[in-house]
Amino acid sequence: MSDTGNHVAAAGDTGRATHGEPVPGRSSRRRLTVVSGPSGVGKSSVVSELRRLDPDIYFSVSVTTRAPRPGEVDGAHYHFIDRAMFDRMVAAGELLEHAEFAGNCYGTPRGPVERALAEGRQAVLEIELQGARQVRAAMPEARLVMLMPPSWEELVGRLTGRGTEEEAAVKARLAEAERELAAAGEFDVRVVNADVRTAAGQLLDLMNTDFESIREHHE
Ligand SMILES: Nc1ncnc2c1ncn2[C@@H]1O[C@H](COP(=O)(O)OP(=O)(O)OP(=O)(O)O)[C@@H](O)[C@H]1O
Ligand SMILES: Nc1nc2c(ncn2[C@@H]2O[C@H](COP(=O)(O)O)[C@@H](O)[C@H]2O)c(=O)[nH]1
Repeated sequence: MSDTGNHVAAAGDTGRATHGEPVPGRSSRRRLTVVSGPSGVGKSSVVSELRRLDPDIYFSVSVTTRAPRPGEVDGAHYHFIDRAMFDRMVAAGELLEHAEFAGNCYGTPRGPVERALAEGRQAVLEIELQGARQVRAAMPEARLVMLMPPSWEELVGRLTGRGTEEEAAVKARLAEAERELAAAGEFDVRVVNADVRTAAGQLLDLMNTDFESIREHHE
């Protein structure tokens, strides 16, 4: 797997682990945003618009055991790896979080995210619910955003309309979607994706807001 991260420029709140890697401190972890939400809600679409709006943000590239879809590029959309490699990365502590979702494994490579945060950049993870919960436990300062569909019918329409999964996989993803939507209250903020550009703009505004004040406001 290639390393997609940039190299280290130590920040004031950065500690150092035993292997010389930077460890993000509390204030840099506030620059970490998790974008979650049910499969098909439009996370990739919104995140890609966010990338256009602010090219300085670091967008994590996950590892996955899922087969590439037509048009997906290794190292850009995902690092496509086999199960043995995935298990090795988990065992070596190389993943910030990881989960099995609808029959495939996914995880966030730790190093590139930690380096981006240490460099003072905002970082975004586009991940499912179990991973979001792991990030919350490991980095409580991170902001957790759930992207919501305008309605259940619209979600089903988007997922089936995308045409990337067989019927059984769509069913499995919709079963996960019910669980994910039931957990919406665990997130700091919920953003409805009725329109990609509007949702991306709202996400960017949230990322540029002092999040502690939002959290207090919502508690
Ligand atoms: N606001 C929107 N209005 C209409 N269609 C949308 C909107 N946002 C995304 N879509 C469409 O919905 C489908 C699913 O979007 P996308 O692949 O971005 O979802 P996702 O949440 O990243 O899915 P997954 O978690 O399965 O990877 C795509 O065909 C996309 O073009
Ligand atoms: N916990 C994690 N979830 C991830 C990661 N990368 C992607 N995902 C989520 O998995 C599902 C399915 O993705 P798909 O590309 O197969 O449609 C979706 O919710 C993604 O956001 C990750 O590193 N960790």
